[in-house]
Order: sequence, then C-alpha cells, then structure tokens
Amino acid sequence: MSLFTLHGLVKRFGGLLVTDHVDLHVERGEIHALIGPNGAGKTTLVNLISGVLDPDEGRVLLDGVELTGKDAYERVACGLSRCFQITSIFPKASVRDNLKMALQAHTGHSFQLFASRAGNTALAQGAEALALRCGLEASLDQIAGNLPHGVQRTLDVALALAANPKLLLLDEPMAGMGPHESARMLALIESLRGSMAILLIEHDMDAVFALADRISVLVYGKVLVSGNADTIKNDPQVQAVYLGDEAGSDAAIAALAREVA
Ligand SMILES: Nc1ncnc2c1ncn2[C@@H]1O[C@H](COP(=O)(O)OP(=O)(O)OP(=O)(O)O)[C@@H](O)[C@H]1O
Repeated sequence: MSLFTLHGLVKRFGGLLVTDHVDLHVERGEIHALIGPNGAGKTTLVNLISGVLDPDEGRVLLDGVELTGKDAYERVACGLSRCFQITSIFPKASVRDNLKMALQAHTGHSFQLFASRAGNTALAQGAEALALRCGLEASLDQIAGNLPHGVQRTLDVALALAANPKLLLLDEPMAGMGPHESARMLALIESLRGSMAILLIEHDMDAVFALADRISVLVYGKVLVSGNADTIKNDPQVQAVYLGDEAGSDAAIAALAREVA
C-alpha cells in the first residue's frame, strides 16, 4: 500500500474545473515532484492536500488514515507537514525559540514540558539537534525575522520537521533563492531522503531532476504522466506542454530543451 494517495480528487471554482479527477500516490521514503506550467492547478492541489481547501469529490489518504474533511492542524497530527513559505515563523523570536515552540506544539503535553526543568532541557536539546540537522546551528541565537531569505526558508523546513512527519509537503522551497541558497536547500532535501516521504512542488527543473524519484506532471488540473526523470524528459506530451507553452517557467523550458537537444 502506498504511504499517501489521492483518489479521484476534484475541485471546481464556479464553472472552472481546476482539479480534474486527480489520482496520485507517493511511496514510503520517496521524493515525488509535482510539476506543471503556470495555472496548471498545483497550488490548488497543495491546498486540497493540506486541508486549506475541501475537495468537491475524491479522497486524501495518509498511511491508511482518511484526511479528507480534517482540518489542517489535524492533518499535521496525522503525519502531514507542509512548509508554508515562511509564514509559520515567529519573526521576533530567535531561531532557537522558534524551534522550541514548534517542538513543544508537537508534544502531547506541551505546557507541562515548558513548566518543568527537565522538559525545558529536552526542548532545548531537541531544538539544537533540529538546527544541526538543517545546518542552522550558527543561527540559533539570531532573531528569525532578521535572517536572509534562504535561511528563513531553511527554518521553515526545520519547523515542519519538528512534527516528525511521514509526508513532508514542500511548496516551492527554492523560490526567490540565489544559486548558493538553492544548492544548500537541495542538499538539505537530499539529506532527508529515506527518512520520510516528500512531495515537492518546484519550478527549478534542475532541482526536480536531481532530487525526484518520480515526477507527476499536472496540466489543466489533470495528471498527464507520472514516472522517473527519464520517462518525463522523454515524454512527447510533456515536451509539447513545456516547449509549446509560453506561460511555462523559463527554467522548465530551458531544462527540457536541453534534454531534448
Ligand atoms: N479561489 C479561486 N477562485 C477562482 N479561480 C481560482 C481560484 N484559485 C485558483 N483559481 C484558478 O485555478 C487555476 C489554477 O490555479 P493554481 O493557482 O492552482 O495553479 P498553479 O499551477 O499553482 O499556478 P502557478 O504556478 O501560476 O501558481 C487558475 O486558472 C486560477 O486562476
């Protein structure tokens, strides 16, 4: 059984069919990328998965548990963490306190934990371990809101990891990053491989091809094709969608053009 499954997911906005009977599965430990040209419906699908939106039809299942109809916070408790593009960070708190608060939120007895000395020590140690895992140890005592964009994105991933997810939903983790920051984020995602499943929505096609075990291509709200990087690069329909679509991202077109050449 797959870890994560979407069954016949449908979302309409008025008369517009934005999610068109989407079936998708993510295996345990897999990095699965979701790509598609602008307006394909990726953001809507992410919102349906994370519980921001309810589908008109279909089901969302994680590790045999029905997520359909659950609130976003209930989905986190079921093992689904989503990176919210920095909005989950407390900008006036230090990185250390951000991490401690995230860890505290995911322990069942959070208030007792902060109240006791042993609990506080456990949280502090957990925060340091999480920082080390994500390469944030040098920033632990800095105020989160003062950090460079790339480090804030990394903190956002660390906060999602605090929930110890079975599936990590990464929504354009490289957006707005320079090459150096992107390379660091790529290395971080690579380091998570195998310890959880990851559903990666990303425009940077070099990153997608480097990281993804499988890729699903969304076009007009439908999954056009799913497969490994070679299958996707060589698929004539995918090439037509990207090479024939002026709205597709430059990076995507450039990456696919290189592969086709
Ligand atoms: N709340 C909404 N009401 C009406 N139409 C919407 C709404 N949200 C999205 N849409 C439409 O649904 C379609 C898919 O949008 P969506 O943002 O999911 O695509 P996307 O693949 O994430 O695109 P991009 O990469 O450009 O963000 C678009 O035509 C968009 O205009």
